[in-house]
Amino acid sequence: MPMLADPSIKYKPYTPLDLPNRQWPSKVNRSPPIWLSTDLRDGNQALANPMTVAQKSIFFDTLLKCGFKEIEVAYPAASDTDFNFVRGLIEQGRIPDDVWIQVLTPAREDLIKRTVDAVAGAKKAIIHMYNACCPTFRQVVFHNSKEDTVKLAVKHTEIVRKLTEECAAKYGTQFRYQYSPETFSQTEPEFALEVCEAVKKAWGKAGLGDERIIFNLPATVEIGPPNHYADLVEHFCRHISEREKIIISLHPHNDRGTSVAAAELAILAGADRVEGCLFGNGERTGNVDLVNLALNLYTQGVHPGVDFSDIQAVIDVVTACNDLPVHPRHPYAGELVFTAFSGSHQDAIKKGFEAQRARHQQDEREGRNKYWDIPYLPIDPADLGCNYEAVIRVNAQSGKGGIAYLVQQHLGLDMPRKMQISFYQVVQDIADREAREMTVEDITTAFRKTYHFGGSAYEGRLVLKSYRISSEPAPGGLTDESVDERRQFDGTISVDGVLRVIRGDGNGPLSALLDALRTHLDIDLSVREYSEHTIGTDQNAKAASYVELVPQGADVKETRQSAESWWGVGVDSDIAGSGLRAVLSAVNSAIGDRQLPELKLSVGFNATTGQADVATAILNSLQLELPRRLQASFFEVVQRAARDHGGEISYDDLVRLFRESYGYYEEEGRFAVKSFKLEHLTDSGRSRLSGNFIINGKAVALEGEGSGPLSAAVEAVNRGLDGKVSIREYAEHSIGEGSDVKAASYVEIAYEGPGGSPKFTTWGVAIDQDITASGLKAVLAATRAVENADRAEKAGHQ
Ligand SMILES: CC(=O)SCCNC(=O)CCNC(=O)[C@H](O)C(C)(C)COP(=O)(O)OP(=O)(O)OC[C@H]1O[C@@H](n2cnc3c(N)ncnc32)[C@H](O)[C@@H]1OP(=O)(O)O
Ligand SMILES: CC(C)C(=O)C(=O)O
Repeated sequence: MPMLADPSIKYKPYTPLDLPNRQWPSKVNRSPPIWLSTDLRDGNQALANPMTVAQKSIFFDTLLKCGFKEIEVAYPAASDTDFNFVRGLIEQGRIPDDVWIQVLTPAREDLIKRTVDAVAGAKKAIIHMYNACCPTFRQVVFHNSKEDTVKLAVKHTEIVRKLTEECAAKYGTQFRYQYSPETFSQTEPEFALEVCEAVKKAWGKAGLGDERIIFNLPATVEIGPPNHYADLVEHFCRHISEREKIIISLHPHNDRGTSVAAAELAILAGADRVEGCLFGNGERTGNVDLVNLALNLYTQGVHPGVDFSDIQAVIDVVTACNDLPVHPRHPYAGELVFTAFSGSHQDAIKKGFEAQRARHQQDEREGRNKYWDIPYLPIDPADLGCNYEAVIRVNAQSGKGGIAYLVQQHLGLDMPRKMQISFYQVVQDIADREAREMTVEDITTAFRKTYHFGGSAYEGRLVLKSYRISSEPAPGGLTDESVDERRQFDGTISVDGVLRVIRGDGNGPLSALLDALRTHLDIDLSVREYSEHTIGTDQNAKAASYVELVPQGADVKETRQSAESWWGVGVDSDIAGSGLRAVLSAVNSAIGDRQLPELKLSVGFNATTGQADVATAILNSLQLELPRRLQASFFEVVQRAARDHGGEISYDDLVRLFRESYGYYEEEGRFAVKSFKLEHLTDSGRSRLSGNFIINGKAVALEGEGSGPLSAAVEAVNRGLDGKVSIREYAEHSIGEGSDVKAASYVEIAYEGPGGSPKFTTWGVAIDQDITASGLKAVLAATRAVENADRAEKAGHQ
């Protein structure tokens, strides 16, 4: 059947009330009403499978936990389940002293009796009686005149009075009486007043405070707009006699979907109390939603007197007991209500959080309230025990702001705007391709993969293993200190799994690295944009750097604007380290799977990059990361050897040459520490070293003093020499990981003969599990050339 072209032939509109000078429209509510939860009665009676006693019990405890002080627990005459549930609460002492339980009964003597019996012995009970008063019910259901309707209410009020007085006398129960002119909002306003006046008179003992009679004015069926309900309530409040002896209660249903508005307006109209259900369960479209009403008040800065700070726990109980879901869009409680999928919402929320953080810091300093003001979020999800995880969710409708927000929340990285745009494209492509929501996991994984960020699983082809940044004055020497220094990058990177020693110069660490990549790997890029921020505070703070690289040739302005670019990110405890990592992150994207120049061992006289290639060969064969000056020194040795062999030297010969040149033998043999003792001399603060060593295959006992173990070893060596050795440079690093870790030490010593013969320097290299032993061994290895020189010098003098 089609909808009617003219529905007025079928449906009658509500009859507006002529209420001159109505007051409620200009009122503002700043205090919570009395709340009554009718979940266990009106909510329960609307369920296909009413709750079991066990479910009602859990629900009851949840209501107590939320802070409800008035709870309609049952329609005891309806079933043994309901009756027994009430008895159980009372007999097991489960009702706190400050809580009123309420029970509903129709205006029938036998059922009233059963109802009063149900609450006998409770501390505090409200007997709630109802009969419908509107014309349709009078005519159709009860076949009653107005007079009969009043009589029915009066007669049964008297019965309630008699039975409750007997019960109070016998069991000490404190009773209150609530009367509902059911279908109030469809009842003639004057007649509703007439029935209630008659009921009040029949009850005969309405007083102040706890003696007040409760007139509950239900919109049993919501038949008009909320302003109409407010008019009816204001009319009732204005005209009922002895207003101070009455609690006016609301009981809105939600047939038109405006029960919350109706309750809010009717509170402005003078009501004191609201009956409803959590999340709006109840007959048909439900009772008014108490959570919604309470949190509406909360967001106006008024504490509602009930607590939903763990709203999920409440949802869990309510959905389990009602066997009904809470709609994902349900105000405050739905799974999606703190979630923005759309780009412009996400952007505004992200900006809102950033601005609020700054505003709150200022408020804190200036002692002001830290007001919540976030676009699209009327309440702080945290106040309901929710986190911000769901605030932004990403699909094909999302924008860069939301994606950047999630990266910021989950990885602590605050991408620069242009990088956000770039990463947005990555996520958008996946979302479009897969036509589904992108989870936080999807996004963070895409981020890690795109930028080779966050651990070995995401490493790119180039990985920074170690580096050193040093500075030296610029050639030509500008005088201004801030500009006259160049930076050198010396580092080890893994290239497709092979370690390479690379080095480069630039006016900063990043350009020095880029220079090294250009020289050694033909990667020719330059920085277009760079930014950084800290992550965390105090000693745990880290630096995050973001870099945009463009092809080196693209340095004319227009070309640079349009050139293809690659973004990278790096995090490190050191700001230079984070920048270098960011460069490599971007470089990894830039090179894709392009072939990189392989390591060539070319050590001829004219090789421009030979020094690093030689160092790379030693690194890959011996795991030794030679200090830069040792690289230079060894390169000279290699060049001499290569010249003697027709300009070429094999890989194996190179390694052999290294061992012989620096006394480096992993196995015990030519240089060894057999035993040593290191004493700290408390008087002088110096160290004394004594021990048995093997130098160049000979057992030697040495003893000496110095500021530390190495200088003590040098002093010990000097005791046997006419000349003098001194340490010029020392470096060390670890090799391996965990319990297999070893120390590698590099010592450069200078020797000066007794007769002022030219000084020469020489290196020693050693490894050991013990860092001190490795340093000592390196000193001994370095002195191997000294003994002969000293002897020759001595002979020359004699
Ligand atoms: C708007 C509301 O939510 S009101 C509360 C509604 N909740 C419930 O009905 C749940 C519990 N109800 C029940 O278990 C049963 O209906 C009972 C036990 C109360 C009564 O059961 P029954 O005696 O079988 O009657 P039934 O369920 O058919 O109820 C209709 C009868 O009650 C009468 N009636 C309806 N409301 C009232 C009332 N408030 N006061 C007195 N009689 C009433 C009807 O006129 C009808 O009477 P009739 O049989 O003489 O025509
Ligand atoms: C008993 C009354 C208050 C009722 O539940 C209603 O009118 O909806």
